[in-house]
Amino acid sequence: MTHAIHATDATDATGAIPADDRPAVEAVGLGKRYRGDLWALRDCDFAVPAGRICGVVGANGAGKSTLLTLAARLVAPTEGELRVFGETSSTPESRARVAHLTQEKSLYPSFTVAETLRIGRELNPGWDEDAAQRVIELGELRPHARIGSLSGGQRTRVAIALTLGKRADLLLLDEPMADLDPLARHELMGVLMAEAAERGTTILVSSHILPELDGVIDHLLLVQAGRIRLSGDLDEILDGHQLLTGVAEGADLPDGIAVERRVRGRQVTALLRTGEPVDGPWELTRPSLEELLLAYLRTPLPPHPTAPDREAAA
Ligand SMILES: Nc1ncnc2c1ncn2[C@@H]1O[C@H](COP(=O)(O)OP(=O)(O)OP(=O)(O)O)[C@@H](O)[C@H]1O
Repeated sequence: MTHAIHATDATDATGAIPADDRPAVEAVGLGKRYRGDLWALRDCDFAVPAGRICGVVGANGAGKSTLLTLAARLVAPTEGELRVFGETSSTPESRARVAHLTQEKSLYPSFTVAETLRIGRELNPGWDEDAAQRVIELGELRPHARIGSLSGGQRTRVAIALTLGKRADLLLLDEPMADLDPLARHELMGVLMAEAAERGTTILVSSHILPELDGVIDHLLLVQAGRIRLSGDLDEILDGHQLLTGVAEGADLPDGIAVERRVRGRQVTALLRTGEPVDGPWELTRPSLEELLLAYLRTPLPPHPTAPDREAAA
């Protein structure tokens, strides 16, 4: 039941995509296999337009970190391409346009906060001290505190300050908010949204905290079992679904368009993959982002075939 909604790209009169309108990130037949037979990603096609805040959502092991790592050029695709601002490989110039915040948030424990920012300043020609300092000051971190003495959430804040200070055009944020308290998450989500709005920065942010993405992201990639199950403009995806509720008995549910259906007593709830009117005694509403994602996450795709099975089947 693979279903993908793809973003459309702007083209000029000749059909060519002008350089400035190229997607920030575009996957074409993308696949990544680690050692052995495990395909972490396979057959992925999607485009994220520049300037979007794109939520990368999926269960543990779905392939989200792999996707961000490929975009950061830390690993190479096994098959297909992942274009970043139209480039298929990395150069010093293209690397300067991308900042990657990993789940490990690698920082030197013996350095102080101030020393860590100084390294950021020295390594990045376009360094924005104000942006980095703002994040540090909002968390009331002492400049002379050693990284090793900070809490997990405070270290995350330093890593986010480094990421924003780089003034990159593409931010790849892997679970950036996981160990932050609710106030800090809210504040830092606001900082990221302002960054995207003011500078047109493209942000790919993976998260398991679905309510927090609501109102923040305007583009979605749902990764399931190494495949892209949903991709595109968030409003278009939500408009293309309806949440159905009603009494289970005496009426047939529409066939073939239910992503998921759940019956509790006499009450039925289903997520439908259509924005069109549906006949029957049902109440139909637009799903929230969380309702949409939970329904998809509860109906996982089967694991991706391993390479030998797939080749045998071909
Ligand atoms: N360096 C690696 N070597 C071998 N296998 C790997 C490596 N990194 C990831 N994998 C495997 O690839 C698959 C996808 O992993 P990935 O980390 O991309 O998932 P994820 O969606 O980010 O998961 P999580 O939400 O738990 O962080 C998993 O089965 C994982 O075990």
